[in-house]
Amino acid sequence: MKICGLSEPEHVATAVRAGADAIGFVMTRSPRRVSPERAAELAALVPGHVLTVGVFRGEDPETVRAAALTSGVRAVQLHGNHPHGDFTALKDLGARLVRAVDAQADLRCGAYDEDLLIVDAPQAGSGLPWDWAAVRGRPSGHWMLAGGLAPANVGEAISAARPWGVDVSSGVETAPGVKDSGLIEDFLRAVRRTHG
Ligand SMILES: O=C(O)c1ccccc1NCC(=O)[C@H](O)[C@H](O)COP(=O)(O)O
Repeated sequence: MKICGLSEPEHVATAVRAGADAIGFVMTRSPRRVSPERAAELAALVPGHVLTVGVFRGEDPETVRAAALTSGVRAVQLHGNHPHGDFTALKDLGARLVRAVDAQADLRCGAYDEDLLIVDAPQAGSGLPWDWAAVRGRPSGHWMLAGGLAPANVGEAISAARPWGVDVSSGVETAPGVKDSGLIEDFLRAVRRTHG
C-alpha cells in the first residue's frame, strides 16, 4: 500500500501510523511537487520499515540521481515512457527502481531492470478511474495498481485487477495536492478489509 504525493508532516505521520508500506514524494511538475530538500525533511519522519519513494517524470537520470541523493529517498519511481537506459543509468544509485506506466506498456516487472512496476491511468495523478479489469492477469511480478483509486472503490479495483499492491494520491485528497488524514486512514482500512 503506497500513499503518494505527500507534502505535509501531518499526513506522513498519518500514513505511517495507519500502516502504509510506502510513501511517495513527487519531485516533478505537479500540484504535489516538493523540492528535494522538503522531501528530505519529510523522509526523515519515516521509519525504516516504510519505503520512501521519489517520483519523477521525464527528468534525465542525472537530475533524478541528484534529487534522490539530496532527499535520501530509498526508491525512485520513473513515470511514463522512460527508456530502458534511464533505469540502467540509475542501477548503481543504491535505491530501488520503480517503473510506472499505463496499460499499453510492457507489463512484465523487471523488463527494464526495475524492482517494482506500477500500472497507472494514462494521465498520472489525475484521479480518474480507468478499466482496471483490463489488466487482470497481464502484469507479472511485483506490481501495484494506481489511477483513480479511493476509499470507496479500492475494494472493487482489487477484485477486478488482482494487483500485488495499490497506490493512491488524488483519492485521499480534498483538492489537488491537499491530502486529508481521514481519507488516508479510510483508504488503508478499505484495503485491509478487502484482503480480509
Ligand atoms: O501526482 C502527480 O501529480 C504526478 C505527476 C507526474 C507524475 C506522477 C504523478 N503521480 C504519481 C502518483 O501519485 C501515483 O503513482 C498515481 O499516479 C496516483 O494516481 P491518482 O491516485 O489517480 O492520483
